[in-house]
Amino acid sequence: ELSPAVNFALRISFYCLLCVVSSALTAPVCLLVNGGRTVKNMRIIKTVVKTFKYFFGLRFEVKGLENFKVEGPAIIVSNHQSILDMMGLMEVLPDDCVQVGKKELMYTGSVGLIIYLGGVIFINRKSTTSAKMVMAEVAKTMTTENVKVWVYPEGTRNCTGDLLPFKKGAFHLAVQAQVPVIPVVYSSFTTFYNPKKNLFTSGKIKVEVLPPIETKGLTSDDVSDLTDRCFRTMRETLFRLSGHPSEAKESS
Ligand SMILES: CCCCCCCC/C=C\CCCCCCCC(=O)SCCNC(=O)CCNC(=O)[C@H](O)C(C)(C)COP(=O)(O)OP(=O)(O)OC[C@H]1O[C@@H](n2cnc3c(N)ncnc32)[C@H](O)[C@@H]1OP(=O)(O)O
Ligand SMILES: CCCCCCCCCCCCCC(=O)OC[C@@H](O)COP(=O)(O)O
Repeated sequence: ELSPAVNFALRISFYCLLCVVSSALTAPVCLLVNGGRTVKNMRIIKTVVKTFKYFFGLRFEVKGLENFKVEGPAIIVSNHQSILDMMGLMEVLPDDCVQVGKKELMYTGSVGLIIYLGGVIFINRKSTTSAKMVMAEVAKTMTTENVKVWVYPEGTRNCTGDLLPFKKGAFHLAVQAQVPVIPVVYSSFTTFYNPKKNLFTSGKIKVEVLPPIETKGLTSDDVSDLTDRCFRTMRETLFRLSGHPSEAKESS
């Protein structure tokens, strides 16, 4: 019998190794098929990553996929719990959707390469000014290139079973481009994954894609309200999906 700490370390190491090896194998395929950095590579990446769940006994129960079917671009916002989220992301990711990620991800070897090839937009979280400039650029190109953008508005991983306060970048982006915000909520991982308790077992993750929130006619003055509204809806959904109905009641 392995100690829980060793067992946890082995499972996480295996996950990272799986990511590194699959990225190294998938990168040449992306280059051969699509020739370079493009969101089209995400279709290939998605196909590979969607097999990972079987190695860890994870199951996804997805609802509301029809809410992704909006004409044209949109901002998708979701909660961010762990590096494991990448599997949940690929499980539901619509076509032609790029993600916003921290620039440090570029320096993770083959994983950085695959993320680059997939068209991920890198931001420097330590510099609000440069991050805002990148996001403003994205607001322009998402309309011309007709892509959706996936942002984790908490801005960092958070495995507490609750949401961190939202950063406003995603909502500024939506208002600037006048495109809808589509919230996606993943149930809490705490019952099967907790690094502090060396817990990483099999488990079920409920995913819900919520109805789009329109931003037509909103201005930068409305960004705070839009952020709050989105936060409250997502928090209620998180508690409901994770089976904490009392907390959901408290926050409403
Ligand atoms: C084949 C096998 C492969 C296996 C391997 C795997 C491959 C997988 C492939 C692909 C998967 C890719 C997965 C990627 C995942 C990445 C996850 C991450 O990295 S998450 C971290 C980074 N993401 C974010 O941080 C986003 C969200 N952040 C923001 O949007 C922030 O708002 C940001 C950075 C722009 C600024 O952050 P602030 O910390 O300064 O905080 P604030 O409160 O939001 O802003 C400060 C002030 O600036 C204004 N502001 C913000 N944005 C503005 C804007 N665009 N225009 C005008 N004002 C703006 C705000 O309103 C606020 O002002 P007032 O307090 O309201 O007065
Ligand atoms: C040197 C090789 C290391 C390779 C490790 C591969 C691990 C797989 C990583 C999958 C990409 C998932 C992206 C992700 O979840 O990034 C974390 C950031 O969102 C938030 O950063 P943070 O919580 O603020 O540190």
